[in-house]
Amino acid sequence: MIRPETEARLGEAATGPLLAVEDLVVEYGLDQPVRAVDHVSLTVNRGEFIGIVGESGCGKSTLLYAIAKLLSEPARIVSGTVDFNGNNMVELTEAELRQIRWRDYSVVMQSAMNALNPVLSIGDQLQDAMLAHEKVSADAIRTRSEEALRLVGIDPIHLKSYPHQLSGGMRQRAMIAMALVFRPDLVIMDEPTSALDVVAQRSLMMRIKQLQKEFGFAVLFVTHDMSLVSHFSDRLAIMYAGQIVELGRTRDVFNAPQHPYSVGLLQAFPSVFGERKELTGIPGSPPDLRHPPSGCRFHPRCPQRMEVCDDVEPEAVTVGGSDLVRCHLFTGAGAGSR
Ligand SMILES: Nc1ncnc2c1ncn2[C@@H]1O[C@H](COP(=O)(O)OP(=O)(O)OP(=O)(O)O)[C@@H](O)[C@H]1O
Repeated sequence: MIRPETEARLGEAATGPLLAVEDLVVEYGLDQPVRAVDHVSLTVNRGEFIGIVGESGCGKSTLLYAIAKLLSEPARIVSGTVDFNGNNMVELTEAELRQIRWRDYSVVMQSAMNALNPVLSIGDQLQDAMLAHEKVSADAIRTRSEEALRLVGIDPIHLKSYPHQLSGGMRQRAMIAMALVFRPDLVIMDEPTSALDVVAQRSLMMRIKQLQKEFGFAVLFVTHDMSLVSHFSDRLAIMYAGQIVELGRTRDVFNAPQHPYSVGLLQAFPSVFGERKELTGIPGSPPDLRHPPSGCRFHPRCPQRMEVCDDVEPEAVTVGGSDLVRCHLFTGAGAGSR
């Protein structure tokens, strides 16, 4: 059942997206910089679940951490805006970010073991998170901490436990409890279930989805698991070499991928919706982002390469049901050049 305050929040959707990333560029280093995020634009609506997939090193995590403003040296945001709830995150100071991080948006990382403090009990960590934002009585802290653990299926007895005393699945759940304690509008998740076995992974994803429906928060979710995104995400962004090459409704992208890279990526996984077919990979490997190829980043590996692809970078265009596709097959620039 959706709570009234959630309904009210969802009702605001008409006023615009919750998160709007515009032309974001992120680089690592100054000499021969690695451009890990290259002119990425993306919107996330309230209550929406967006999956981000792509081969290792294509910039998925960098994009998430840039949005969350958690990048550290040598990474830097070179240009672009990240509008979240009316704030341009790129320009907020650390003190301003501390005000909204955890309360309005939160981040769940791949390994809770790295994110949780090993020398504090789960209860103490929840307490610290709450006290950082609000003056809360000891009783309220206890009640809210117990509720937070129950929400993610952990017995509140574990408020006394230290991270090493919990299983991997429980630690990830504890991380999610912490991420949800203030009922944020956006939860950013970087492969939160990848360290878990398949059964624990499914059960945690089901729980995240239930909580998302109940509280109405939006999710930005990076994963390598196509099966997970196919079941849980509303829209899917496919990244290649620092760029989003295709973005659309998950079902549309799975049923009719437009970009040749999306086609190759989906053919590398067993079909989730369609009939059984032989799996093929994508020949070659992703480019070195210090020296990306000219023109379309994917042209050296593309089975549908045209002359124009070697030199001219494709603009993002809307095709059919997709929100955007970055490929000359659809820009019109390649007409007659094959
Ligand atoms: N600290 C760093 N210094 C220099 N380059 C980096 C650094 N961290 C990441 N990169 C580069 O940035 C690019 C994007 O990395 P990122 O971790 O965002 O990719 P990813 O798609 O999340 O990969 P994975 O799926 O393996 O986690 C890669 O080419 C990587 O080599």
